Amino acid sequence: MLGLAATGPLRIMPASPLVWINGLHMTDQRPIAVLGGGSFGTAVANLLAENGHQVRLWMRDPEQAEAIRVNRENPRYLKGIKILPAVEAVTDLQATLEACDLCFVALPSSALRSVLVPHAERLSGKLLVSLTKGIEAHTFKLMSEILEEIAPQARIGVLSGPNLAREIAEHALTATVVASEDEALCQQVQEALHGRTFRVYASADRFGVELGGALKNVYAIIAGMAVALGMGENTKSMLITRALAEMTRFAVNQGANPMTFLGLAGVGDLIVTCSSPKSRNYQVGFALGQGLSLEDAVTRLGEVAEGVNTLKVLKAKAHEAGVYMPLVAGLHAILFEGRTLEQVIALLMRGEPKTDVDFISTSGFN
Ligand SMILES: NC(=O)c1ccc[n+]([C@@H]2O[C@H](COP(=O)([O-])OP(=O)(O)OC[C@H]3O[C@@H](n4cnc5c(N)ncnc54)[C@H](O)[C@@H]3O)[C@@H](O)[C@H]2O)c1
Ligand SMILES: O=P(O)(O)OC[C@H](O)CO
Repeated sequence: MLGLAATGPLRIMPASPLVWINGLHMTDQRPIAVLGGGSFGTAVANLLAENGHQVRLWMRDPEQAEAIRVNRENPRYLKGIKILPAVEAVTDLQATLEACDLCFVALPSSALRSVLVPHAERLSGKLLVSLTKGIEAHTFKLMSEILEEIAPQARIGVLSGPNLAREIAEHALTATVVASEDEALCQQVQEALHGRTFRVYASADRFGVELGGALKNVYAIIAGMAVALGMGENTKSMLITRALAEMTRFAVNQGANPMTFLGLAGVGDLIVTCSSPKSRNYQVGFALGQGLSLEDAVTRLGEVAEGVNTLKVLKAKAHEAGVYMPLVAGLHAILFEGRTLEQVIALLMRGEPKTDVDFISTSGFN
């Protein structure tokens, strides 16, 4: 058990066997859990281990866990990256939750609720930080809202930003945002993850940070398509900028702070995901642009591309809320309404002229 010494803000000193929690001086360090053994969960587990933490990387597949234990590599999701000894691949979720207070959740959005509901009681009092960038179908809930619903007694945060898993694992200099109304949680996550190649900024706007991470995936599909079709630099720039306008307009309608979209979790993540062939959403778009069906594009990828599901729910929500989202409507028309790309492009370009930056009304026009 942990020993106590003083009082003060919640704190973990990285790379040390000593822990300060609420200023209480602990004599032992509890491991940190990462739930989800895909590329992002694995990359984050390694970052924590580099900072001196013991990590339980929970995954559902015993063969995958055994492969990590034996080869110290996650060949399906992060081939070629050495997994540090402090990362223990485990398959017992109950034991993992019992052992850890701080839990990063890196499950696909389609699985998060079903994986965690059976363990709801065990989540009480934990610090739960969602790394998942998706929206639940039917409820339109963000992942941290689902966590809050499942575990009302837990402390909740999200981590989001321009964070390609492979680049993080290869130590490309990277920044991210931890967002929560709980300042002490933000501080603890910063201290756990902040390192030589990884900077963690804090934000109190959980909703805006999380929404940005989910929405940008849709536009990355469009950007990948544009590249496969050989479109020029003007086109790519127009797409990214109008995507930012569109997602911000939606966010404002939903009550988010538009300023958050100017930060790492907004425009930062939009830029990386819309410009990098390493993004899975971009890859799906690229395959579509090459003429593959959606089903074939997703199968060829073999990994999570959250943008496909987000597109479906976002189109419906934008319609319901009366928010003008022509790029979302256009992609939806191509993927689910049998429109051709040419038809949609013609419609988008011939649409009535608009004012720039309309979502914050600074154009000077009424
Ligand atoms: N990969 C990245 O660069 C990156 C960066 C930031 C955020 N994210 C987000 O992290 C989340 C996870 O993405 P990823 O890239 O790690 O995915 P991935 O495709 O690399 O791996 C998905 C993982 O989820 C597991 N999984 C699927 N269904 C499951 C279930 N029902 N129960 C338990 N495990 C299940 C798979 O076995 C696999 O280990 C996504 O929401 C993604 O948007 C990913
Ligand atoms: O590979 P993607 O498209 O899921 O994007 C990964 C991250 O969200 C980029 O920040």
